[in-house]
Amino acid sequence: MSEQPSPEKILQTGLAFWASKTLLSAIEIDLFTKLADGAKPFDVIRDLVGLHPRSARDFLDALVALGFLERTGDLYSNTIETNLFLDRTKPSYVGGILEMANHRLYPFWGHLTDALRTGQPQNEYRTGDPSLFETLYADPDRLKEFLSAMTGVSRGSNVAIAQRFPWKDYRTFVDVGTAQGDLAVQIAKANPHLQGFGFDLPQVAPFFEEYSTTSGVADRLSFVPGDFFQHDLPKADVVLMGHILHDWDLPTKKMLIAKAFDAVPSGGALVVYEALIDDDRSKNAFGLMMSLNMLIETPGGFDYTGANCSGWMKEAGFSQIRVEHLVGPDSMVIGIK
Ligand SMILES: C[S@@+](CC[C@H](N)C(=O)[O-])C[C@H]1O[C@@H](n2cnc3c(N)ncnc32)[C@H](O)[C@@H]1O
Repeated sequence: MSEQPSPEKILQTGLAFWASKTLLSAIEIDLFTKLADGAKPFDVIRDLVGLHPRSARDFLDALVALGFLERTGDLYSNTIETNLFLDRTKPSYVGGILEMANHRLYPFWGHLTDALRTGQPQNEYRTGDPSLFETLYADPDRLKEFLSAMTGVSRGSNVAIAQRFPWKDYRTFVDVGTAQGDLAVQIAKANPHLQGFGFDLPQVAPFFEEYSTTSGVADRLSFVPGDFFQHDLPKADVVLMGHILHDWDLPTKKMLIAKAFDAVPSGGALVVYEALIDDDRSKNAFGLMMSLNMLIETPGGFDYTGANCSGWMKEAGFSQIRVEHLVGPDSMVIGIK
């Protein structure tokens, strides 16, 4: 007997923003950080994070029901996951991307329908600001939030690339658009024979340097300031681009791949990674919605399939091109010169 159709999935997805915003607000008021030193009674938490009596019980119990807090009697505590990943004092904190989601993406996505109709970004562009990166880079607090958000979202794939790429065949690498430098740090930690460069806009330098120093690999990593629209990429055996190509239109994507080709020696490699869309464009919902996020955040950016990227890399001269899954929605495309 076939199952009766149910509206459950439709309703759950349609109202998924309730759960999303409940979690984002808990991060915004630092709830998980304040509970990191142990369980606390309801009254203490209410005062600690400044909740109105009308909201407090429903908010905390909603977080219990969603699986982000535990409650025993009147005591609330973090779960193992929220204690590890949402206490901002721990190096394992991944909330940077969620802080950015709360401040930027949540309000911007409210204008998705406008973006779908007009093809126009819905971030600061709406008020006439020239570019995502210029806006971020004008404000050190926003820049820091953005750079650490990138670390949070990229960490799993960075570790996978550090472990799985055949690094023993190479001696140097450059991570283009390195942000805080987590990919470079993970590669350097897992491969003590390598020297690496992080290439990014000059304003990123202090954040990269602080991060590589606290990670204990600063002796093998250096920051190269530059603008990939104006400058060649630093020469290295392997060029990496994580979440770079999806920010830009097709001519820029191809220009960056061509610059990577010029930067590596014969036998050198380009590694591109993102939430690559599956070739059938029907399974990787995260990758497809990431592309909608690029519609909202950039004038020409879009995500793409492994087959798309392989084609552009072949056109630039790379061969032995292969696509490998990393973690979650992410995959990498590797090409050899
Ligand atoms: C989406 S982030 C990706 C960060 C990191 N690769 C990751 O995957 O987590 C894009 C990066 O490209 C850098 N970027 C943007 N425009 C650039 C330019 N013209 N030249 C060099 N880097 C640039 C930004 O500063 C930012 O660090």
